[in-house]
Amino acid sequence: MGLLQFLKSQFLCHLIICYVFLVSGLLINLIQLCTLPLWLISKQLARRINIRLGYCIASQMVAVLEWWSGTECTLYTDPKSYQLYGKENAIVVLNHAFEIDFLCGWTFCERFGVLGSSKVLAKQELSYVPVIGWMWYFLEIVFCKRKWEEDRTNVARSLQNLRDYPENYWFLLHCEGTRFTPKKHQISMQVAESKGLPQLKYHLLPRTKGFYITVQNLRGTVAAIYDSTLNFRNNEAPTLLGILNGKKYHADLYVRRIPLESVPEDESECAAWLHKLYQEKDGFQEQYAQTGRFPGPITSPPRRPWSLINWLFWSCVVLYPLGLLLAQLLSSGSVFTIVTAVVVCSAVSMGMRWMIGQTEIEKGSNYGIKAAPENSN
Ligand SMILES: CC/C=C\C/C=C\C/C=C\C/C=C\C/C=C\C/C=C/CCC(=O)SCCNC(=O)CCNC(=O)[C@H](O)C(C)(C)COP(=O)(O)OP(=O)(O)OC[C@H]1O[C@@H](n2cnc3c(N)ncnc32)[C@H](O)[C@@H]1OP(=O)(O)O
Ligand SMILES: CCCCCCCCCCCCCCCCCC(=O)OC[C@@H](O)COP(=O)(O)O
Repeated sequence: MGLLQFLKSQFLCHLIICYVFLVSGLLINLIQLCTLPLWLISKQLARRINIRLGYCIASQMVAVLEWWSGTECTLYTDPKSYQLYGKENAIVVLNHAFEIDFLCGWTFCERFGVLGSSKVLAKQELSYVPVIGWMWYFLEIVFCKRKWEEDRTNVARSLQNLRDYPENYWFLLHCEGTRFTPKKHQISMQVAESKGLPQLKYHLLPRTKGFYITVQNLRGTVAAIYDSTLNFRNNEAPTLLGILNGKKYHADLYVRRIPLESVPEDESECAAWLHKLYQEKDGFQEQYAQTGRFPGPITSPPRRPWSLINWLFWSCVVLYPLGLLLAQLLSSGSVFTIVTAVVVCSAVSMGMRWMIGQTEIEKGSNYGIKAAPENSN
């Protein structure tokens, strides 16, 4: 093990990375809060400022993936579509089987210049997570309770708000609605059977209502669907803790650009279209399992230095006062202050561990485990 790899595995380094993320993130959340009055005066300016503030937070996690762990991300896509990425609004449909799939998504957003403005249909519980969840309020992320009776109006309203968004964005939809587990897969395939739909091997049965409502409300402002299928080399199941420990993974993402006009406007036709899309995605995963690659040419965008520069900037901002404080503490020699500092450090690391836990599949929700309804076809 080299010195660098040894350093990457050290708890102290993880503590520093987490400290920078947490303290700078809370500081940025506070600045976001201060932009509230601006929304009344100039909504578009407030949005543009929040896009940049959001970038300052999200790109720290991207920096850890790209520069600390050195994870590589390869893009399979046709060169004609590649020219349009980042230059138009798009709905991204992505499989949901990995703990860091959101982070790989963010990496591609960063490389195509839409990281600050990227959007997602996220479960409500994530809005309570400090830093990321709080940042999302100001970025107009669409939250759902995964209860259609409540979501149908709230989600539609939030989507309508995005129609005059001032910068290009990608709107991420995990149509499976929850992360893949063998149990959830088994139950969702019972639902598929009861609906007369073909079995999927690598995906849960997609939920069609969120997709339909998104397409319906963003039609005219979004140019295309980016059908995205993600997998990792060597059958790896990457984790955020692995990334923090400096473990290098290799992600492969296959993206097909589908013009939005080709998605049917009628609800049941749209649902059938989505089911067919997932059957195709399943085929791509099967090809990946057999051959270790997706179809089509590879045109990988290089990582950019901005995420690293942003991380270095915020490190200077928050580590300098910490250094001064620690020096003062040690020179004071007061047992009480030193014990208080240790307690605060422990609380911070426990808080960070809880946040990381939000990404762990084994701590995931029970959504999708309920038995299939009798009359579901
Ligand atoms: C060039 C590069 C390209 C791409 C780069 C990639 C990505 C980058 C892009 C953007 C990045 C942006 C941000 C990333 C950052 C962070 C990401 C964070 C992730 C958060 C993600 C989540 O939180 S996922 C969970 C929330 N989201 C969703 O659930 C969306 C999908 N769900 C829906 O659409 C649902 O319909 C709903 C939520 C709107 C409503 O759900 P509800 O359950 O109330 O109702 P449904 O109608 O869906 O359910 C009933 C129907 O489902 C059938 N059923 C019942 N049981 C099951 C079962 N177990 N499995 C499947 N189906 C089931 C039932 O029969 C009903 O069927 P109907 O026919 O009547 O519809
Ligand atoms: C700079 C780097 C610092 C490293 C440490 C930072 C830790 C911060 C962690 C913040 C985590 C924020 C949450 C990100 C989004 C997680 C996305 C996700 O995957 O959600 C799951 C849902 O889709 C479905 O939930 P389930 O029904 O499967 O349950």
